[in-house]
Amino acid sequence: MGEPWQEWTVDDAAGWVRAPHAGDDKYSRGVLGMITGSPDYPGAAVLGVDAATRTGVGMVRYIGPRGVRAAVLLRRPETVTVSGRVQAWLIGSGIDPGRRSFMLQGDLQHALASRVPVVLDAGALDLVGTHTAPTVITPHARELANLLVTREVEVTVAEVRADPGGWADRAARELGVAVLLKGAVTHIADPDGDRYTVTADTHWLASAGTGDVLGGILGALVATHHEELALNAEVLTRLAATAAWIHSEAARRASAAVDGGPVAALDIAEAVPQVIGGLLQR
Ligand SMILES: NC(=O)C1=CN([C@@H]2O[C@H](COP(=O)(O)OP(=O)(O)OC[C@H]3O[C@@H](n4cnc5c(N)ncnc54)[C@H](O)[C@@H]3O)[C@@H](O)[C@H]2O)[C@@H](O)CC1
Ligand SMILES: Nc1ncnc2c1ncn2[C@@H]1O[C@H](COP(=O)(O)OP(=O)(O)O)[C@@H](O)[C@H]1O
Repeated sequence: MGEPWQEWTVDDAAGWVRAPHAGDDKYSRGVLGMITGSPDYPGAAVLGVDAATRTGVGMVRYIGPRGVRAAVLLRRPETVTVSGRVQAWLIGSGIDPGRRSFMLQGDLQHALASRVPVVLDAGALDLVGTHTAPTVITPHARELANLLVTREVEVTVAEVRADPGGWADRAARELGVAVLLKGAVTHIADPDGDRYTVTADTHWLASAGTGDVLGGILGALVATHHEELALNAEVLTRLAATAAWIHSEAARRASAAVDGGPVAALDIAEAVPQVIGGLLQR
């Protein structure tokens, strides 16, 4: 039996954000490599890069098709678009798993061979188990059901929705990775039985692209904690819970700023620095 589900709190999250110190440089703070977006979904790359940058990473290296690179650079000119050393990868948001180009497949192989921690989202979820690096996957209910079916676990989307905690837990054990199952309540589980929930403060979050923003926040947290992760891969679960908490709080603040009105994915990314600032002050 695993631990009972624990709701991740502001105090929990505060322990997992770090400010740079005098001895830091952009490399020591963490470099996040991102293989996201595609000609069909360039926005997913823009949203993820924007969110990662605003979470406070040393550098984002974006690897992707020329047109998507241009869109990313228009929004975030500080992004580096040449290959090089990275300390964590975020892979898959805005990628269609059925339409991976030869070049993309090469980039994926290179990334997964590097053994640094990996966040697998959306169109890269099928790659779970093809590498040995510490991994967290970030599916929604349909993606988790699909993934489990390909691993010969019979389950429907309705069943995952009816028992998200049970299925997040089962998936973590079956797949041997940390699982962040998205929803109004996000469930985070790992194979060792750690289990956390983050209950969203606003349901305006249920809109296109907010998951891509979450991926960017999580990727940045993983990159900035690369040293701790090298010593203890279990930290990944707590970083995932922290990312979900920051995401929920950023959405709450963005909505509060418009009197409880709607928020779009980019509004959430824009609210992230204030959330991080608040956590650092605790
Ligand atoms: N601006 C952009 O470029 C955006 C790109 N996106 C990317 O678009 C790709 C496809 O993502 P989608 O998940 O929308 O599409 P999918 O093709 O995975 O899912 C579409 C189907 O899944 C169902 N579904 C979607 N979310 C579900 C949930 N939470 N629970 C149960 N069923 C659900 C829908 O009813 C629909 O029938 C991903 O790579 C994603 O990263 C999206 O994030 C939207 C924004
Ligand atoms: N009803 C809801 N209330 C609050 N948050 C939700 C709700 N539905 C989804 N979310 C959150 O919104 C985000 C949606 O992500 P995802 O399904 O990947 O969408 P997309 O692919 O469009 O980015 C997740 O963080 C999820 O936890």
